[in-house]
Amino acid sequence: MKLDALTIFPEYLQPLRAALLGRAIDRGLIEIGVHDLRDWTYDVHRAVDDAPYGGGPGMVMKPQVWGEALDAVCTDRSRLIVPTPAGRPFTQAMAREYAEEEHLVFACGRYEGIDQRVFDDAARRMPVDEVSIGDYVLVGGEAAVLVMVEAVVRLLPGVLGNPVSAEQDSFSDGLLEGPSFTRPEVWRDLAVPDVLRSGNHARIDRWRRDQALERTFHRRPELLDRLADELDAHDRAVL
Ligand SMILES: N#Cc1c(-c2ccc3ccn(Cc4ccc(CN5CCOCC5)cc4)c3c2)n[nH]c1N
Repeated sequence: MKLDALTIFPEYLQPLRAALLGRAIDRGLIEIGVHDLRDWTYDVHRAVDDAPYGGGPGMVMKPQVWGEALDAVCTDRSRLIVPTPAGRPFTQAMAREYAEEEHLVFACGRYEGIDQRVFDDAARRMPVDEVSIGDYVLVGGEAAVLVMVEAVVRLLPGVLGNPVSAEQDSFSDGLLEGPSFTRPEVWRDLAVPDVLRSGNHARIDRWRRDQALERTFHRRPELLDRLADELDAHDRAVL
């Protein structure tokens, strides 16, 4: 998979070359290109923004610069992903969908966002997704790109040391992850639950699902609504 990101702060995306992602690059599993949007400016000030039509706070990113940058980076095999507070919520299902793509291009906006015509024009040639990573307001799209790239790349074959964990992701079965424990058996008078040391894997699996159900009920009850018809009698008794 090839991933490209366009930004006015390329240094912000250097973490894409660290740790797990860096090892995936070194092993040839992915290619990551980070491009400075100002490389497609031609004025002395290298301007990328201008005042919004219709008034309003802040500045909007100019369509000409973005248009030329996307023309240079995108191909007919690209999918354009645009982080924005006004986007569709980014989910594990979208991460799995993106992991099947050949070429992902991320457009990192700043200021109050990017002129909408950039996406309308790009949509003439490729899929364009305007996506939000959560209901809070950031200063730009770069942090969202770090989140989405990590969520996508970890799903690619060979990237995770333990591929089963990607399939067993808590969001994959619709529930939150339950608690985890490791040695020592007792720490600051707090003991590991006996069931986890029982060696009875049927009991352990049941206990873990019960913990996941309870945690989901208390922290994300709306996730249970979607699972209603998948819960068995025991699950319902736990809730
Ligand atoms: N993904 C993602 C993001 C982003 C995100 C992503 C990309 C850009 C590019 C610029 N910004 C800053 C910016 C701030 C304020 C505003 C105005 N609106 C905000 C909401 O209330 C109305 C007014 C617009 C843009 C970005 C923010 N924020 N939160 C997410 N989950």
